[in-house]
Order: sequence, then C-alpha cells, then structure tokens
Amino acid sequence: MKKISLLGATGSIGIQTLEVIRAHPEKFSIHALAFGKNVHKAMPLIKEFRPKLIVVQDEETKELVTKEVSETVVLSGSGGLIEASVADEVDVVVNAILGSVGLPATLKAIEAKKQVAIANKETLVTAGHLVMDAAKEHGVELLPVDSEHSAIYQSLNGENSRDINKLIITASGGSFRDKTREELEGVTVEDALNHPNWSMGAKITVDSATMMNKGLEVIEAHWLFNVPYDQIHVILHRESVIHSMVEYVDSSVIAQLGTPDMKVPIQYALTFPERSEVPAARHLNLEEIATLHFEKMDMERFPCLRMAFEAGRQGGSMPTVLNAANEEAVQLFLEGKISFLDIERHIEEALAEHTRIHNPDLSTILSIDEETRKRVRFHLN
Ligand SMILES: NC(=O)C1=CN([C@@H]2O[C@H](COP(=O)(O)OP(=O)(O)OC[C@H]3O[C@@H](n4cnc5c(N)ncnc54)[C@H](OP(=O)(O)O)[C@@H]3O)[C@@H](O)[C@H]2O)C=CC1
Ligand SMILES: CC(=O)[C@@H](O)[C@H](O)COP(=O)(O)O
Ligand SMILES: [Mn+2]
Repeated sequence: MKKISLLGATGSIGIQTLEVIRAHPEKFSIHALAFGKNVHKAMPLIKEFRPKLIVVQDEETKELVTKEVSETVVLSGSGGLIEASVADEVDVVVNAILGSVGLPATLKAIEAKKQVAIANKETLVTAGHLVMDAAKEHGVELLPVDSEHSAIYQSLNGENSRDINKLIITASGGSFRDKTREELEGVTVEDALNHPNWSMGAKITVDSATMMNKGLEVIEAHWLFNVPYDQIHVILHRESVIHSMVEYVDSSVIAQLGTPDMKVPIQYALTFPERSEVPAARHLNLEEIATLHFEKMDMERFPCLRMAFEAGRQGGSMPTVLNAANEEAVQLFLEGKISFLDIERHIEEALAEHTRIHNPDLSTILSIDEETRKRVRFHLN
C-alpha cells in the first residue's frame, strides 16, 4: 500500500490521480490533499478520501476549510506544501500543482527521499539543475507524469542511454494549429481553451496554443533524461496518438502510443515498474484512426518554441525568466487583460532585458521568478 500526498488535488491532473487511486484501494491511499482556493471542489474530495493533512494556498481558505473539518490538520502556503511532502508516513508525492510555486516542496520531497511523480513541469523548467542535482544526491528517481515524458520513459525502458540518437517529442499543435499568425490577432480566451485532443487545465491549454507547452516540455525532457538540446526534436502530430519517441543510434525508433488519457501516464508513474488496468481507459483502435500525420515544426509560426530552445541552450537563469514571464502573461491573457499575441511579446521582452546568471541557487531563482512576474505586470500599463 503506497501512501500518497497529492499536491494540486482539485486540478485536472489531481482529479484524474484521485480516479486512479479510487480504482485501486488495495494499492494506494491518501495522506495529504493540497489545493489552492477551490474549497467547493475540494470538500467532497476531503470527505471521500479523509486525508490526515489538508494544505491550502492562504489563511483565508484555511479558515474556511477548518470550519468544515475541525478534526483534520489544515496548513497553508509553501510551508504546508513542504509538510505534506516530507511527512514520515508518505511514500509518494504526486506533484500536480500548477506553476513554479511547486519548486520548494519538490526539493524537500527529494531530500526526504520520497518517490516523486511529477506533472508540475514549471518546477523542472525553472530549476531543473537544482531538482536533478538533489535527485542524484539523494538517490531519488523522478517519475514523469507528463504524457510525452512518460512515453519517452517507457520507450527508454531497459535501454542504454548512451545509445540514444534523439528524443522526438510530438505536439498536437493546440487550438490554433491551422491559423496563420495574422489570424491569431483577434483570437479569444474561449477559442484558446478549445484544445483539439486533450481536456486540461486552463494554463496548459493556452500553453499548447502558443506552443510554449512544447517549449517547456523540451526543457523538461533535457533535465529528466539528461539529453542535450541538439538531440531533442519536436514534430507536429495532430492526432496525439504517438505520445513521443526515442530514436537510437542503430536507427530504430521506439514509441509509446495510446488514446489521449492522462490517467494512463499518471497510473504508470504510480505503479511503475508494474502495469494494471486503467479505469475507463479507451483502447486504441488503429483501424478506426487509419492515418497519422506528421509535419515539421515552423519556428517562425511558433516563436515560443524557438524562445524555449534558446533559453534552454543558454541555461543558467534564462529558463527561470522564460517560465515566470510565461506564467504571468498567460494569467493576464486568461484575465482578459492582454491579447493572445501579447503573451509571446512579454516573454521576448523579459528574456531580452535579463542578464543571465550562471548556476543560480534556490533563493536567486525565487527572486528572479518574482522580479520577472512584477516586470510583466509593470509593462502592462
Ligand atoms: N492537465 C493535464 O492534462 C496536464 C497537466 N500537466 C501539468 O500538470 C500541472 C497541473 O496542471 P493542471 O492539472 O492542468 O492544472 P489545473 O489548473 O487544472 O490545477 C492546478 C492545481 O494546482 C492548485 N494550485 C494552484 N496554485 C496553488 C498554490 N499556490 N498552492 C496550492 N495549490 C495550488 C490548484 O488549486 P485550485 O483548484 O484551488 O486553484 C489546482 O488543484 C501543470 O504543471 C501542467 O503543466 C502536464 C501534463 C498534462
Ligand atoms: C496531455 C499532455 O501531456 C499535454 O502536455 C499535452 O501534450 C498537450 O498537448 P500539446 O501541447 O501537444 O498540444
Ligand atoms: Mn505534455
């Protein structure tokens, strides 16, 4: 029986993680549930899974929750996320929180030698070097939840990493894949949230539409699999049937395929190296699909992907700036304060104005993250 602390319980990945846990009561139980402010969504989950610890974003939410469940410990903020991640009883931390706010708890979970199933890609983008150094030092293997990285992890199974020629990450193209740059001028939040293949949280759905999601995934793959950027390729694959591939030196390509269902990589991260049935999974019917398409990525059409490759290659504090500017700009777009194309403009400007710091430590990363967000908000007016 694995005891789990789930960070981001009310989100798209969090809810699907709970579906997996609910389907396998003999394998998993919940120790802690952490979420932001969505008490309405959280209360039925708290009543069903009866966590020993609840963590929320702020004091106001803590008061609301405490009134409802006076017998359960409720904590708030980064300290609370860390408590949930290091508790003695916990075997696995599922980090399904949104944004770089998940970084300190991830580092503490690794230091406490917990298994970490990581969906929270912003943490790996903002401080991949710190996370991977800590994982190496404490002998912890991070289990990827992101579908492409789970596909790569599965395609690497049993292989010698020296034999990798390249990683091939597939991109659906997102909500606007068939629009020209001119046509992007007038798109709305509602249009952006209409992903062709996946049902996900708002921020990652916008990231898919700007192609920043793929950019973040390139940096995530660089850190998780220790592969240089020149050996990471992105290909447009509109069906999202092949979730990613590994090409080996002998020219063999190994891929993982499946219907677009995040419960599959979530469960694989929790049961690895074993597999079992995924609740309500639709199996792939290749005869029905009949044709798969692949197209070359156009870096001019998708400048966010270009910027992510550049920031990743430059390294140091550049990916921290890329991520923080993107998080803030996407939030402003979702709030209706900037246009879709303003997202990439804010990121480009933030990167251009930043002077790269080599090998930043945690406090430097946290302050660059905060300064970059302030800068994006400042340039709004
Ligand atoms: N959705 C998907 O299919 C995929 C997502 N991912 C990655 O997984 C992560 C989560 O994505 P997704 O589930 O879509 O996001 P959602 O927006 O659906 O959920 C985010 C979760 O994080 C919580 N949260 C946000 N801020 C805080 C905070 N400061 N303190 C505590 N909790 C907080 C939210 O709480 P509340 O509800 O209260 O706001 C919510 O539970 C992201 O990094 C994303 O890139 C990766 C692959 C696929
Ligand atoms: C489900 C998942 O892992 C997402 O990151 C997904 O990959 C988004 O799809 P695209 O970014 O390819 O549109
Ligand atoms: Mn993905």
